[in-house]
Amino acid sequence: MKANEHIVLSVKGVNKSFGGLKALSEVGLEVKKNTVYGLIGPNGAGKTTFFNVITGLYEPDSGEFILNGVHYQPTAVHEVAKAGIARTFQNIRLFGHMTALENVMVGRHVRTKGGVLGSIFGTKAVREEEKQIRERAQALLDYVGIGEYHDYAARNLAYGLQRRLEIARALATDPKLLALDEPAAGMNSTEKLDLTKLLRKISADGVTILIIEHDVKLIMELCDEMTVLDHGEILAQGKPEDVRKNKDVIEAYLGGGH
Ligand SMILES: Nc1ncnc2c1ncn2[C@@H]1O[C@H](COP(=O)(O)OP(=O)(O)OP(=O)(O)O)[C@@H](O)[C@H]1O
Repeated sequence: MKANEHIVLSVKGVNKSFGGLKALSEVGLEVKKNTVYGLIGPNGAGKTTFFNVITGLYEPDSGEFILNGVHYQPTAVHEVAKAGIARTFQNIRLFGHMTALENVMVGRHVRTKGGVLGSIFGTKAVREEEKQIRERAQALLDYVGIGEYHDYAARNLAYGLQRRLEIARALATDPKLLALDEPAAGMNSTEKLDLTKLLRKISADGVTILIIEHDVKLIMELCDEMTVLDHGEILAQGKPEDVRKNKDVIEAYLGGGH
């Protein structure tokens, strides 16, 4: 195996039921380093449930989870963040009244050492750490292309910029894997194209991406590999050019005419 085919995330045999409803049935996937991996499927297919399971929001009935070769138990959101997965949500979850810069600084605190006493007494070490966090947050805003808006309240940013801010905040935790739940929702085609470029840059720079998206065209163009879910089961898996030709996907999901 080539070095760049190193597996960042390996998930096997995930089952999750809600009462009598089987939301995920034996779902698994492998995401290679420096790639973008897509997860698509019709409404209710189980995409968000899968994200919620791998990021510690929902407890699975079964499943095996390996991040960078190390088993992890997705039992709590902060543990998953520490293990190295950051995520964004379908509905934007920024601190609306805080500035763009402050939103990213909050994301960064998952990696800091200062501690509560340090914050209270404002020790020199803590002040130095705050300065570094601020500089790093600004660098991340610049990286996602919204550096000039650092002092805007998050809620006053245009929608597409808020999506970028969410990504900057997630990157602040130095994740190995960035999990994005419909980051292009509500974007126009120019914004989608810009987002695609940003996501390619992020993955090339070493943060592997797993993305849920409804826009099939965007996923087909952006992703190196993908999984199609339907009714909680894997309908197809592989490279977009192969998935595109898959008979089950064409019939059950994309529609015969496409
Ligand atoms: N907390 C929950 N309690 C009960 N049922 C749930 C819960 N979360 C999800 N479900 C159900 O599990 C199934 C999969 O839902 P999920 O939200 O994962 O689908 P999805 O593919 O993300 O859909 P969408 O594209 O609409 O976001 C659906 O039938 C949904 O109603």
